[in-house]
Amino acid sequence: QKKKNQRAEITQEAATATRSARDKNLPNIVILATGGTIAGAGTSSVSAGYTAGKLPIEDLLNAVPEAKKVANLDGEQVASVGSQAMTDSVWLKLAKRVNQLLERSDVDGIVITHGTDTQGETAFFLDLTVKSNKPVVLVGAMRSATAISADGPKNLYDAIVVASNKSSIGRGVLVAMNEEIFSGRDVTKMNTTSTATFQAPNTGPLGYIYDGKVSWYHSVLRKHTTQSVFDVMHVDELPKVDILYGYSNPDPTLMDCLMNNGTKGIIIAGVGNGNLYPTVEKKVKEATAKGIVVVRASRAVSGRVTLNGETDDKALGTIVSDDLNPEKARVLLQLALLKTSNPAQIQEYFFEY
Ligand SMILES: NC(=O)C[C@H](N)C(=O)O
Repeated sequence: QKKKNQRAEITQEAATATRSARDKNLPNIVILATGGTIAGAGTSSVSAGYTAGKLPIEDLLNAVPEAKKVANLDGEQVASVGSQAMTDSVWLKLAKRVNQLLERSDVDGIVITHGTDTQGETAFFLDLTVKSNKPVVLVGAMRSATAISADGPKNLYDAIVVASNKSSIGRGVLVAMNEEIFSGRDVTKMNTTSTATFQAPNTGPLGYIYDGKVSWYHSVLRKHTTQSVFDVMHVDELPKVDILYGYSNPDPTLMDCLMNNGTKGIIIAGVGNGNLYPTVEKKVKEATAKGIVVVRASRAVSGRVTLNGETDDKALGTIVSDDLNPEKARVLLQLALLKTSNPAQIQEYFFEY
């Protein structure tokens, strides 16, 4: 029955899809649209106010007629949300659809239009769950489609260039924006409003897009896509993992709230090298004793969280996120918990992925 439903969903998507004329010399790229500011519309081209996820995929593609010279384009609307409203269920739907499409010999790559607020998390989720070497490129915009100097059309064109380029094969899931290409693992939103919002604080961009050409400078060494053990093709729900922010003089009872509400894993966005306030530390020990997996990450925007620095992980039963920020660590822990709740095994994942 589940399989049947999945198939029905896909036929429905195909019915709403757009399709450009075929040129057999061009690669075939499918655009999956999820909403975001790139599909945002406002009442004025000069005021800041707009609603994300308003315009359908057809409108986004119509704004870049040049893209049809780069690739044969098909479009599907997977969701229409601001990415602040992104859900596990859209992540799962995306991962399944991407995997189904990339299995086909007539699909060469995928571009996903997505809001920027949580794009880094979706990109990492797909980096760990897509089972193909073919390029998957996420893209967004910081100015709505109706704004003066909207950045969406240029970003979308560039993302299609990256997805169409054979040199993008095998690099994991990518984010292309503002003429830069990032690994989905490392990219994060660093500025609330700037068009140069995406950065990878620990690694920098992998490459650049300029004048319709792609140039690479770095490659990704951590496991992803075809080397990943995480498979969500038959998963309908992800384990509940929450993040607790660290600051001076926090209220430790926030930990009780998480422990009493079915949370299977907790990411602590600790201070410095993932350090914990003493009363929170006590609660963390209680949580790990109950079998909740607790990962120490950091609210600092760059660097690694290391085992047994100032914090005694052995005594607390905690593990560390390595150089993943709290929201990326949450993605990996959700996937890890599908396989095991053994902290030692999960720690290995955090050193591998
Ligand atoms: N620039 C953006 O896309 C922000 C928007 N709130 C979103 O994430 O959907």
